[in-house]
Amino acid sequence: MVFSLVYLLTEPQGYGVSQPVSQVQNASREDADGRGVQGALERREYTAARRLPHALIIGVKKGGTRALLEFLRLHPDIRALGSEPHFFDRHYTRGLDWYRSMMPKALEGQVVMEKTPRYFVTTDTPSRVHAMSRHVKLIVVVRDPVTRAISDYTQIISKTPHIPSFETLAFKNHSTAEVDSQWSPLWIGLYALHLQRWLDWFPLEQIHLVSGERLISDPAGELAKVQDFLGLQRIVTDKHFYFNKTKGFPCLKKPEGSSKPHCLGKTKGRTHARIDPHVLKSLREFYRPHNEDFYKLARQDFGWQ
Ligand SMILES: Nc1ncnc2c1ncn2[C@@H]1O[C@H](COP(=O)(O)OS(=O)(=O)O)[C@@H](OP(=O)(O)O)[C@H]1O
Repeated sequence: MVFSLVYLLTEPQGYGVSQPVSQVQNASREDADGRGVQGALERREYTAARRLPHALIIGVKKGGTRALLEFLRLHPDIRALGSEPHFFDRHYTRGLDWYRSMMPKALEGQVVMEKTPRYFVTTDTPSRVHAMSRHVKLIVVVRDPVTRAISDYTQIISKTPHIPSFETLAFKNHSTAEVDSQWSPLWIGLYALHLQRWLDWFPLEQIHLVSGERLISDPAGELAKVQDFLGLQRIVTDKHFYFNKTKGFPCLKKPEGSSKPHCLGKTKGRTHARIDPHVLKSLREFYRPHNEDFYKLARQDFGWQ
């Protein structure tokens, strides 16, 4: 819908581009109503073009990144790529023109986004993202690393059913309960380690951390903070969500381009593998100091026990 309109735009602002579409739409309406906006605005015609992203959801895997992206897509000032392009971690040699060609078309003033959760944990990604733009806004959805690891394992086992048990993979030595922190589902949860690599390139103010737990218990509250961080009007609000008891998660009343309610697919919100309480206790002890380091770096406490 937005692409067919001629917008009345002011001088560039925000992302070094133009006025957000939502504000411009309001301005156009006021103008049509004859309330004198026209004199204050410069008339220009803009066409949609593919642009490099202004914001990235960089992680974490199984944190709730798909839910966040789908919720943000309701915003008229956001244009988001549906799939994960894996540009900075896998396809970097294809170059920025290839990356740009993957993006949805956007008007000036719209925020272009993509999500690839692996970016958060891949060593070369922060410097590569910085080389693309040192102003890019970064979003990380974090979730209790123990629950995240079980979610990760549940996904792995759904694709490769005959792998060893969670317990076997999580410990180097069962009798001493020595944790194998190199095992990917556990290593991804060492958030302080990964965040520090991003902080070597970007200030904390440019990295917004979303609580994966609150994204489920209060999606509108988390979305309000993300919209503020992106410099957008709070358009996605509690009016957009309902709690689906069968799914056990918040779902959208009316997703983009549809009038029917919509929940995320069955790969989101899987029943987790059952893990022995002693194993959970060992893992919580293992993560405690790492979580404390992460809270210090992030300057906020996520309350994981
Ligand atoms: N609204 C809503 N609906 C469904 N699922 C939700 C929602 N909000 C957050 N989540 C949680 O998202 C978890 C999957 O995270 P990701 O989307 O980041 O996974 S992935 O890395 O892209 O595979 C997924 O993890 P599991 O529950 O372990 O499947 C969910 O807990």
